[in-house]
This record gives sequence, structure tokens and C-alpha cells, in this order.
Amino acid sequence: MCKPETQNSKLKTENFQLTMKYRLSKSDKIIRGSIDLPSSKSIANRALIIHALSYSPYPLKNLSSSDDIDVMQQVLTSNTNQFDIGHAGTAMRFLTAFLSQIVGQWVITGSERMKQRPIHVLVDALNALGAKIEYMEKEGFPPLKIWGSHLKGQVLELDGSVSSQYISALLMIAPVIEGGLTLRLKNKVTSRPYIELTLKLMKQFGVRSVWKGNEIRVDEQAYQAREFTVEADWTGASYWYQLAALANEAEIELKNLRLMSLQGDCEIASWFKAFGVDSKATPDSVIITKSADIQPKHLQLNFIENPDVAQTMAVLCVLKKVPFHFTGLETLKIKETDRIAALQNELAKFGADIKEPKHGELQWDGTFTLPKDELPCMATYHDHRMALAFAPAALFQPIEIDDPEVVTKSYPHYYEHLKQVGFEIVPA
Ligand SMILES: O=C(O)C1=C[C@@H](OP(=O)(O)O)[C@@H](O)[C@H](O)C1
Ligand SMILES: C=C(OP(=O)(O)O)C(=O)O
Repeated sequence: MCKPETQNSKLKTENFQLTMKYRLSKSDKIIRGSIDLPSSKSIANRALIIHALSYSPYPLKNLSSSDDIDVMQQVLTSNTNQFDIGHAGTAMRFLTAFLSQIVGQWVITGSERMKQRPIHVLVDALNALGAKIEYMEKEGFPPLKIWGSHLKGQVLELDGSVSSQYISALLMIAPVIEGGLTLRLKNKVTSRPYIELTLKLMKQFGVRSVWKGNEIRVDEQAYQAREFTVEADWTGASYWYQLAALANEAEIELKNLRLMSLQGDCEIASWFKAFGVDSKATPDSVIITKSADIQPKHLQLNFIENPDVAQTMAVLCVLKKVPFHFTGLETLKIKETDRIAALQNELAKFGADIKEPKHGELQWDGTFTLPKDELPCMATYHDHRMALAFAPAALFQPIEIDDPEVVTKSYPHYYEHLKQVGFEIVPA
């Protein structure tokens, strides 16, 4: 196992039970291929909840077999009342709300990291609606004991700055609780496109909502069951955009991806134009090509709406030597790992000293001031996006990835796809 670098002491104390690593390399910088991307876990997990709330007899199509989608399906088809959702944040939050409106006693827990990811904003809201939820270990965090019951809607004030998943979780159950629900969002709302995604999907299943200013209103109403196909994952696509930007030549077909997507991360198609990557829609895919050898002199990006692609862009910038100032990263510390510290630690292995000038910001001046590792071994901190975002670095030099199978959380076939376009990947 490779040890996480020691720049940030918060991560030093974690216990990494890493079992294996992969060595990745590539003999040229040319990428051509057709990639069968996994389906969006955000869409799949919403569709599964809505499907259950509408007692739908119709199939949900193109559900990929990633851990976070699997666990949601297992819980929704289980005949026990105790659930372990592992590392899946959306499943934890969506199921807490879902179970609160089903009469019965439920226990929901997750991985050690899940027990450090806050949930009190959602629990307070559900308790105010008539559920009874208790913390079984630490106040404010999973595991939870839930006494589900008939919930009664009201006007709820909710902090929107911690996680949009609490808001999406409440919105999805809103039409089936007595009197519907009004949410008044306080503070700066994070990950807004994911809330919009929730409302758009609810609409596709027949539920109307109104979002005006900081208030979202959903009346009591019935979902309309229907057949539904999940589109490919734009966050998963970001690693292919990153690869195209890093390559000398690239032409990659990303199957089942839609340029006009429900997912907020489709925004990256415009970001990558500055790196010479063009996107073209076909009826059932997006084809990306490296059309020019260009890159920005400096990159300024705000990730408040797209937190999951922060790692993609940070690794890309360091490899392309593009100085950057990233803002809107406040929520990264409570994701699968503290992604701010993890990025600082791992990018230091390439010689880049990434600063955190303020809470929620990362900055790099484009110079390499730290000693470089000859064969950098990337620690992944139980975070799929660390492995997914660092693997493309193998286009520049051989690298190792620790605990590489973390990618199964959202993208189980990632290494097979990399091999398909010519990466050499061997156990190290
Ligand atoms: O609702 C969703 O599907 C998600 C919302 C975002 O979380 P936050 O709202 O906590 O930022 C995102 O990071 C996560 O991967 C998926
Ligand atoms: C933050 C993420 O997931 P979740 O919150 O669902 O665990 C992610 O996939 O980057």
C-alpha cells in the first residue's frame, strides 16, 4: 500500500486497509475508442425512489451495476428492516426520507466515513414532519433509528448550504405526504443543479412543483408510473474529457451520453473548449475530439454547482501546468473523504504545492516547488473520484493507484475502458 502523503495531518490518522494497487502506463498519447459509460447514479437513485413511491410495474432501464445503485436497489427490494448503505451518500439521504414515511421501525447505517457525514439538517426536518428519528451513535450522524409514520406537510426552513441531497430527499417524498410540503431554503444553496434534476425527474413522473426565489412548493399529488431509461453519467464522462485534454490526439465516442442533459455536470462540455476538446452530439452518444493544442493561461472556476468534477479539473490543471483558482469547494470536506486535503496530498506527489487560501478555495500558482515522486503512488482514501481523476495522469508517466477498486462506487468498468484505449494496467 502507498501511504497518503503527510502534508495534511487530518488524513494521516485515518486507518487505510488497502489491499492492492495497480500500475498504469501508456506508450503514446493517442486515445481513440467508443466507451459504454455507466449510467448516472444521481438519476438512477432518484428514479428508483420515485419508482417505489409510484408503485410502478414498469421497468427502469439502463441501471448500471455500480455499488451506489446496487445498494439502493437492494434496500428497496429487501425484506429486513436493517440496512447498511456503505459509502453511498445519496442512498443514505434519500432512504432516510423514504423510510420515514413508511410505517415501521428501520435502522440505517453505512461505512465508517458515512458515520462522519452530517445528516442532522434532514433528520430535524423529518422529525418536524412527524417522523421519529434517533441517532444511534454520534449526535447528528448515521447510524439512525427511524420510526416511520404518516407524515404531515408544513412550511419548513432548511439550511441549503450543507448538502442539496437533504432537499432532494424531502422533495421526492413531498407529494405523498399529507398536505404536500413547502421548503424555504436558507443560506447559499449548494449543488443547485441536483435540486433541479430532482424536480425535473419528478415532473417526468407527473408531479408538479413551483420554485420561486428561495421557496419550493410541492402539493400533495400522485406520481404517475412510467417506463424510464437512465442516461449516461456526465461526471463519469468528465474523466474522458480530461483524457482528451491531456492527449495529443483524441476521438472518443461516449455512448448514451446527451449533450442536452438533465445533469448539471454537462456544463463541462463548455469548460473543455478552452483545452481544445470539442463535443458533438449524435442521436445516442456524444463524440469528443481534441481539435486544437490549446489551454488557458490561468483557470478560474466556481464549483458550487458542480462539486463532483473538482478533482477532474485540479488534476488536469497540474498535469497541463495551468495555474488555477477554484472557489465554491465548501462541501468537499464532507464527501467520501476530505477532498481538499486529499487533493493537496496527492498533487504534492507531482511537485505541486496547492494552497487553500480560504475555506472552500484551492489555488495553485503553476510552479513545481515540492520534490516529485518518480513513480507516484496515488492514495485514494476510499474515494472513487480520487482513483478516477488520477488515472489519466498515466498518459504523462507511469503511476500507481492504491485500492484501485474504489471506482466501483460509480464506475465499475473504468479500468477495462482504459485498457480498451491502450492503457497498460497491471497489479503492482
Ligand atoms: O443529489 C445528488 O445526486 C448528488 C448531489 C451532490 O451532493 P451535495 O448536494 O451534497 O453536494 C453530489 O456531490 C453527489 O455526488 C450527488
Ligand atoms: C459525493 C458523491 O457521492 P455521494 O454523496 O452520493 O456519496 C460523489 O459521487 O462524488
